[in-house]
Amino acid sequence: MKLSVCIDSVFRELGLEDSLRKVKEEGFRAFEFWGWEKKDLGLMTKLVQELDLSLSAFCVKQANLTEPSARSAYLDGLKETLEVAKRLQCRTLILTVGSEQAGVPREEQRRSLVEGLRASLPLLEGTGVTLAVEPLNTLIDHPGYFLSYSQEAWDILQEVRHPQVQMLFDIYHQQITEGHVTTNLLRMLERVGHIHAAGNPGRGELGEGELNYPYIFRRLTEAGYQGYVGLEYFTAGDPVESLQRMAAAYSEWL
Ligand SMILES: O=C(O)C(=O)CO
Repeated sequence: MKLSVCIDSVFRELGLEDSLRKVKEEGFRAFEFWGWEKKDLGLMTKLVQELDLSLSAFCVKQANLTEPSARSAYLDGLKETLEVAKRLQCRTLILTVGSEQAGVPREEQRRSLVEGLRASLPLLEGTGVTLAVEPLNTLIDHPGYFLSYSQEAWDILQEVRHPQVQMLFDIYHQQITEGHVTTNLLRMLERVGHIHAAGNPGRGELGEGELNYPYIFRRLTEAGYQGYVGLEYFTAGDPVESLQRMAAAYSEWL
């Protein structure tokens, strides 16, 4: 397993260039970010080459897969995002599925989501890019979001059954939603395409709060997880000092 730094959460006040230079200076080899629409992609491409960094993941254009009428907008956004992924040589796209529709049976929304994922397959095939479908917590950060339990995400992925559609297991979100994070994560590992990490409560740096990350990372390593764990946390302090603490505490996984 390898760490990646989410520049949009860790560096809230720093521009793209400074953020990427700090990621490199503090010893990390990979980074990720959220939306691509407002990023300077030319500058990012140049810096990725100059600094020899890997881009581990970024988000598909926001869409609502729970609504059949929104599907073509989702697929158009996916097409555009795949072009960006090719340009930046990124192999994982984070997919948030949208909100629960009031007054529509949950089963219908779930069907729309499964169909939307199936409709993504012709676009994904041959690209080498994996979609990582992300359950989020609805208790604190994302009230009204459709998908929160990892088991439900797993069941949906089992229906889609394609190696390029996987789960993003966010340890912070899943600790809030369901707990048992190590057990669930290891049980679902064969369908986990990306992982996010933050302290809980508070979504601060790793080591703050109740989650024992050295233990979780050791278990992931023993289980042979080869993918990225994105540091997707917020810090009220100096982000560079915070990253230095992360690099020192988890040097084995830089
Ligand atoms: O929006 C969030 O909270 C996320 O975790 C995105 O990856």
